[in-house]
Amino acid sequence: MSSDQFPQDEPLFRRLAVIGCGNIGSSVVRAVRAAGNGAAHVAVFDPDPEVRARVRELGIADSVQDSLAGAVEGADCVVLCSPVRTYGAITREMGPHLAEGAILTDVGSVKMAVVKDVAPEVPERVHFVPGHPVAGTEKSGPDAGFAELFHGRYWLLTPEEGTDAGAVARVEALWSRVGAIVEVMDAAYHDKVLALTSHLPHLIAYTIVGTAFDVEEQERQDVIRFSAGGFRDFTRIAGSDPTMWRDIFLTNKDAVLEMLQRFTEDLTALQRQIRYGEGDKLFDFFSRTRDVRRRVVEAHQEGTSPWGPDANGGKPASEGGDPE
Ligand SMILES: NC(=O)c1ccc[n+]([C@@H]2O[C@H](COP(=O)([O-])OP(=O)(O)OC[C@H]3O[C@@H](n4cnc5c(N)ncnc54)[C@H](O)[C@@H]3O)[C@@H](O)[C@H]2O)c1
Ligand SMILES: O=C(O)C(=O)C[C@]1(C(=O)O)C=C[C@@H](O)C=C1
Repeated sequence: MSSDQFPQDEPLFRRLAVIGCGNIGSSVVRAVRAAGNGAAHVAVFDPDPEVRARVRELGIADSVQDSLAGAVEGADCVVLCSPVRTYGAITREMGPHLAEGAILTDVGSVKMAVVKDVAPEVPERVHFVPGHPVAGTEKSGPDAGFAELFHGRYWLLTPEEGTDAGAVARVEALWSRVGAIVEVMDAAYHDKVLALTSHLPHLIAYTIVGTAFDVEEQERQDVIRFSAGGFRDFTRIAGSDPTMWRDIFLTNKDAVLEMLQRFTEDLTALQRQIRYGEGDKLFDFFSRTRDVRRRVVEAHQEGTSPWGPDANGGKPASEGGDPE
């Protein structure tokens, strides 16, 4: 948990550069500016000219730069907010332009692969503090972001051993100023937990919606027409950004495949119970999952997790996580 020991009436950074200004990048920009004491100047770069034009139109940043170098020049903090497989190349390109003592952080949903790609590209004079806000939506682009996205949500940091403690403290302070609950953890552990709580559920949603899409034309139309709550909820998740999720599955491959193996075994067990009419076993299993649901809902109300470290992303009821 973060303890922000920096003066509250001063911005933590002189210039914060946000690289990639879609859903999460624009939420970071909005949240830092709304906080007032995060950064004196928030500069944005996105390689997509339409995104840059839209960010200018929205007026959410202090400046929108037409080049990566222009955005990071003079920045004392840089936040990578693009799809995770772009981070290595971005860091290589901007490396020579980064200031002495600058802090580089990111919002990527996977941490081991990001560390592997980025760390070798980070100049000696720069501190790298990998991070991940466990908050988001299925939407993309600068219009999708909002300043309150991180309120009460976990922001996980996974610095390597030996990372400058002052740099980690500054990143912790920044994200607590936008309302997040900051925790430091091991990158491999992060990837394992998130594989189960975020990546596997997305894969299952993609599969269910994909299966429905592959049925006969008439049935497909009826699936959409009569889509009941369960299916509709899955379509929200399966409507998530294809680039972002392709990158997550390709970069968190080992942890996702491990969790998928466990899931497949559990699914096969359920399949057998249905086939052989083992109602008691089905009932016991569903009772246990119902109990997990109850504990997750309680955890939201109390701000704690049923499993210790927040296993459900701390999603508040108000943000569509839990209808109760
Ligand atoms: N959406 C979520 O729920 C969520 C939550 C937490 C973390 N994340 C992470 O945040 C990152 C961004 O996700 P998003 O939902 O904002 O996606 P998004 O598609 O809304 O935005 C991504 C932006 O990155 C830009 N971009 C692409 N290639 C780039 C490059 N080489 N250099 C700079 N910018 C580039 C795109 O033009 C786009 O504007 C991903 O790494 C994702 O894993 C997403
Ligand atoms: O709520 C959603 O739509 C999300 O998918 C957000 C979600 C998640 O799985 O909880 C997705 C990916 C992130 O890395 C963090 C948060």
